[in-house]
Amino acid sequence: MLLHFTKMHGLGNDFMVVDLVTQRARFDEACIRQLADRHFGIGFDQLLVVEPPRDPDMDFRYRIYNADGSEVENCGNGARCFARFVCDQRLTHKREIRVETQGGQLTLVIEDDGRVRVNMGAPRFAPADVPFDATEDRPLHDIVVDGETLQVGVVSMGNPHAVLQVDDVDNAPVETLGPKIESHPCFPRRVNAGFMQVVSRHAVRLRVFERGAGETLACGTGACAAVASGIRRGLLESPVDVELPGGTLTLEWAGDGEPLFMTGPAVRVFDGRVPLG
Ligand SMILES: N[C@H](CCC[C@H](N)C(=O)O)C(=O)O
Repeated sequence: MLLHFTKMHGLGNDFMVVDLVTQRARFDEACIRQLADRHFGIGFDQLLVVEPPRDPDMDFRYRIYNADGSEVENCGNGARCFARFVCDQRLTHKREIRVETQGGQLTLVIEDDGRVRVNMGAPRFAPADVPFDATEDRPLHDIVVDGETLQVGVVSMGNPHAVLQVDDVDNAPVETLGPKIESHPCFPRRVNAGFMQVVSRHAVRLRVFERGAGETLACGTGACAAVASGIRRGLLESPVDVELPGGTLTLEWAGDGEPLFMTGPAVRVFDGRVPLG
């Protein structure tokens, strides 16, 4: 069968988006890895699969798979691209869209300027919610990597994040330290590793070595985790501009227990068809 798909990106974090409302297909881990391959496949950081909702109060369900084939709970840049996709495909006429993901429920608003504003829900810090092997919630936790003790902010945006503050993201050891944090034994489901440089109380620079995808040009949930950790540590004040290699997101958070809002672009690159099965 030929599967129709759309290639999209959010600040260079790129996606293959598939509508399984009007199509039928099944993806196993090996198939996703092959499709994700940037030489032998289509190439993407994540696969986004749009399905009818299971909860009647939701408009859609969307499932997220990393390039390594692992299914994950949330994807901030993907949520914006999902909203643009269902609107462009005429799967909905709404401009406020409620969607269920493995990590919870999101509300997305397509703004007049084409950007998408996402209610990402409330960041969570309890180790059990991340999950992270620790007994209590702290602004910073120690983890030991190659004999060196690192202090990281640990945050769940539905998916797990470790945020390491650095002096200069351009010189941060993302390629070498990123994978070691990603697979650190303290994170039983692995973790996304963020490297955050504080520029001012309302601006940070960020690079993210993503769980299951490696370093990406942008990570929406990573930006949320970095800002939540920074505000909690008294380093930042809402709103915060997060400059990622692929561009800038604006985030707003009123503090513990409150939802975090992310606003940014979503871009269609091309439509395609791929033989499957
Ligand atoms: N790699 C992430 C999923 C994609 C998140 C990222 N692309 C975003 O925009 O939030 C994880 O394994 O939790």
